[in-house]
Amino acid sequence: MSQLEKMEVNPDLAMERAKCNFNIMELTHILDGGEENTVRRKKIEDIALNSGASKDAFPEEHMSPKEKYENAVRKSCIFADLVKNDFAHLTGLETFGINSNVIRRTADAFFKEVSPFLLHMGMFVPTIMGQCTSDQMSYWLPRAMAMQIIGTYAQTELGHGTFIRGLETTATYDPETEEFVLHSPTLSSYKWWAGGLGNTANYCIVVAQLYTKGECHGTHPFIVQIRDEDTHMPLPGITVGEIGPKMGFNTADNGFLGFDHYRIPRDHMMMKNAQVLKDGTYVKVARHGKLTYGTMVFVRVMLVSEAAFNLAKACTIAVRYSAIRRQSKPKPDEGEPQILDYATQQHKLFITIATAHALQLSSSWLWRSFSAVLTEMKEGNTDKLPEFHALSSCLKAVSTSDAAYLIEQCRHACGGHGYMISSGIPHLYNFVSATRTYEGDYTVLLLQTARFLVKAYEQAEAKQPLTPTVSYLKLAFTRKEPWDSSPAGIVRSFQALAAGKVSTCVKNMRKRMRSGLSEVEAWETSTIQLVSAAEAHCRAVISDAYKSETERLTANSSPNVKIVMEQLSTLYLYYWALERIGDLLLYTSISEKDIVELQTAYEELLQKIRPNAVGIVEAFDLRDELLHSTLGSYDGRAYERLMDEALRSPMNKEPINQSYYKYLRPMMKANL
Ligand SMILES: CCCCCCCCCC/C=C\CCCCCCCC(=O)SCCNC(=O)CCNC(=O)[C@H](O)C(C)(C)COP(=O)(O)OP(=O)(O)OC[C@H]1O[C@@H](n2cnc3c(N)ncnc32)[C@H](O)[C@@H]1OP(=O)(O)O
Ligand SMILES: Cc1cc2nc3c(=O)[nH]c(=O)nc-3n(C[C@H](O)[C@H](O)[C@H](O)COP(=O)(O)OP(=O)(O)OC[C@H]3O[C@@H](n4cnc5c(N)ncnc54)[C@H](O)[C@@H]3O)c2cc1C
Repeated sequence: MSQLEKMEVNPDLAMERAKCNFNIMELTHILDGGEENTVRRKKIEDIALNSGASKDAFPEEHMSPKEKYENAVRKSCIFADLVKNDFAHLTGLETFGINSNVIRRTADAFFKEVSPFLLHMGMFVPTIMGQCTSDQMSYWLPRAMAMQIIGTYAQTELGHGTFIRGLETTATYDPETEEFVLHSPTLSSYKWWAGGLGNTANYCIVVAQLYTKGECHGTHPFIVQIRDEDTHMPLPGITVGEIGPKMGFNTADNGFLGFDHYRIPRDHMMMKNAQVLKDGTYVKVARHGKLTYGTMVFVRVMLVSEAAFNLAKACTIAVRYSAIRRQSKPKPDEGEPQILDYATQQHKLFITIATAHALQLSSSWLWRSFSAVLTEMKEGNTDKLPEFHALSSCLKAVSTSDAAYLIEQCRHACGGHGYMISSGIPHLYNFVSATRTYEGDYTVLLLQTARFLVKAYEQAEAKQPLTPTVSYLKLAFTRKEPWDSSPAGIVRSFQALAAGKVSTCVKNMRKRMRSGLSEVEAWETSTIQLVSAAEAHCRAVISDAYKSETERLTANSSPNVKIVMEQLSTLYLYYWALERIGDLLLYTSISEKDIVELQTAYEELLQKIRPNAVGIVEAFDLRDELLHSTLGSYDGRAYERLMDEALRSPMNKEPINQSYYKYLRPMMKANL
C-alpha cells in the first residue's frame, strides 16, 4: 500500500499555514502582475494538468535515454496541441503569447527536463519574427506556429560559440541558380549544440558567413530544411545527429550538423536586416550592425524570468521541507526543532526567496524597457540598443549565476534528501547551471557590459550626458559616499561602489597603457576587475529596480503584504551589503560600528520573516505537478513520498538481482 494513503497534511506544515499573517493570494496577484493574470493562469493550468496528460506511467528517471526522449516527444505533441487548441483564446497566441510565462510554467508540469520543442518555441519562432521580411514572415510563421514544421537555432559550432564572427560555416551565393551553397569546410565548423536538432527538427536557422561576388559580409541567418517533410530522412548533403549525454537537457536531443555544398533558395536568407539581390549585390538594410543578434538579446531577457521561476521552485521545495524536517536537540528539555528555526537555515533560504522576487520584478521592469527599445527600433531609432545590450547582458549573466548558486544552496538546505533526483532540486540545478553558459557565457557577457561602462565613464568624465542606467557614474567624481543604512542609502552605496570599481579599472588601464601596453593588452590584463565592476553595476541595477518596483507594487496593497515585500527587499540589500563589505569599506564611509549594526539588523530581519516563510513561498502558487518533488509537495509528506519513490525503483522489483549469481556469489565463495 502506498505510504500516502495513510495520512493528511503534515501537522508542522499545517501549523505554518495557520500562523501566516498576510493574505497569500494578494501576494500571488502581485507576483502574477494582477488578479486577472492569476485567474487566466489558473485556468490554463487546470486545462493542462487536470487532464492527466502530463503524467508518466513509468518514472522518467528509470527510463533509458532513448525512452526518455521518445516520452518527451510524445508529451510535447500533446502539449503543443493544448497550446494551439485549448489555450489560444486565453493567451492571445495569434500574437506572441506562445512564450508567455504561463505557457512556460505549465510546460514544466509535462517535462522534468525540457521539451525537444524548446528551441522551436524559444528561438526558431522568435528569429522568424525578428529577422524575416514581412513576405518571408507570412510564409514561415503560420507553418511554424501551426507546428507543420519544427525548427531549431544552429549558430554554435564545435570550434566557436562565443566568438560569432569566428564561425566557419559558409553560405556562398550562386547567381546562376539564385541559390546559396552551404558548406562546412572543417570539423570545427560543424554546428554543435542546437536543441531538437539531433532527431526532432526538420528545419533550422543556420548562422553562416555570407559570401557574394567573392566578398565575405560576415554572419547572417538562413532558414534551412534539413530533413524530408514526409519521411524525416536527412536530405542529401546534410549530416545530422545527436551529440550524446549531458549534465541536463537530456530530453532536448541537442545535435550536430554538417553541410556538403548544400543548396538553398536565395529567399531562404532571412532578409530583414540585409539582402542579397538576384544578381548577387549585397544590400545592408539595418541601421545597426548587431541587429542580427536580436534573438539572443530577446532570449537573454527571457532567461532572467527563467532564473526567477526556477528559484521560486527551489525555495518552495526547500522551505516546505525545512518546516517539516526536525533535527538535533539544542535545548535538552524540548523536542527537536524544525530546521527552519535555525538562523543558518534562514540565512540559506530567505535570500533565495528574496532573490526570486528581485529577479521577477527586475525581469518585468526589463521587459518594459525592451518593449520601449523595440518600439523605437521599429521607427528606425537604434540609439538605445547599446545601453539595452549592456543591461540585458549583465542581467542574464548575474541572474542565471545567482540562481544556480542559490539552487545549490537549497540542495544543501535539504541535507541528504536534497541529493535525491526525486527532490526535484538536481533537475533544477542542472537546468539553471546551463543557462549561465548558453546564450552567452557569464564572463563574456559581463565583459560586454564592462565595455559599455568604460565608455559611459569616459562620457561622465567629459561631462557629457549619461543614459539612465549609468547616470550614477558621476558619483565616481564626487567625495566618498556617506554610509546610510536605509534601503535608498544602500542602493546609493551600491552605485557608488560600482562607479568606484569602473573608475579603478579605467585608471589601471590607463596606467598600463602608459607603461607600454597596447589598448587591447591593457583591457585584457584588467578583465578580472572589469568583470567585477560589471557585476557591481548589475547588482546596483537589480537593487534599484527591486526597491522601486516593491514601492510601486505595494502602494495600494494591504499593510501586511507591504511589510512582507519590504522585508524581503530590505533583506536582499542587507545580504549583498554584507557580502560586499570589503568593497563598501573602499568606496563608502561605512565604519566598523555600521557593519556590526548591519549584521544585527540582518539577523533580526531573518527572525521577522520566519513566521511567514511558508506563506511567502506558497504565494508563488506552484502546484505539485510543477514542482516534481518528494520533499516540497503541498501536503508535506516527504518521508512517505521518498519511500513511495524508492519502492517504484526497478532495482526493487526482484528480491535478488542477477548480478548476485553472476559476480557477487562467485567472488565471495572464492574468498572463503
Ligand atoms: C511544447 C514545448 C513548450 C516549451 C515551452 C516554450 C517556452 C519557451 C521559453 C524559452 C526560454 C528559453 C529558451 C531558450 C533556450 C535557449 C537554448 C540555448 C540557445 C543558444 O545558446 S544559441 C547561441 C547563443 N550564442 C551566444 O549567445 C554567443 C555569445 N556571443 C555574442 O553574443 C557575441 O559574439 C559577443 C560576445 C557579444 C561578441 O560579438 P562580436 O565579436 O561580434 O562583437 P564585439 O565584441 O566585437 O562588439 C562589437 C560591438 O557590438 C556590440 N554588440 C555585441 N552584441 C550586441 C548585441 N546583441 N546587440 C547590440 N550590440 C551588440 C558590442 O557591445 C560592441 O559595441 P562597441 O563597439 O563597444 O560600441
Ligand atoms: C545546454 C546547452 C544548450 C545549447 N543550445 C544551443 C542552441 O540551441 N543553439 C546554439 O547555437 N548553441 C547552443 N548552445 C551553445 C552555447 O550558446 C555556447 O556553448 C555558449 O554561447 C558558450 O560558448 P562556448 O561553448 O564557445 O564557450 P567558450 O567561449 O569556449 O568558453 C569557454 C571559456 O572561455 C572563456 N572565454 C571565451 N571567450 C572569452 C573572452 N573573450 N574573454 C574572456 N573569457 C573568454 C569563457 O568565459 C569560458 O570560461 C547550447 C549550450 C548548452 C550548454
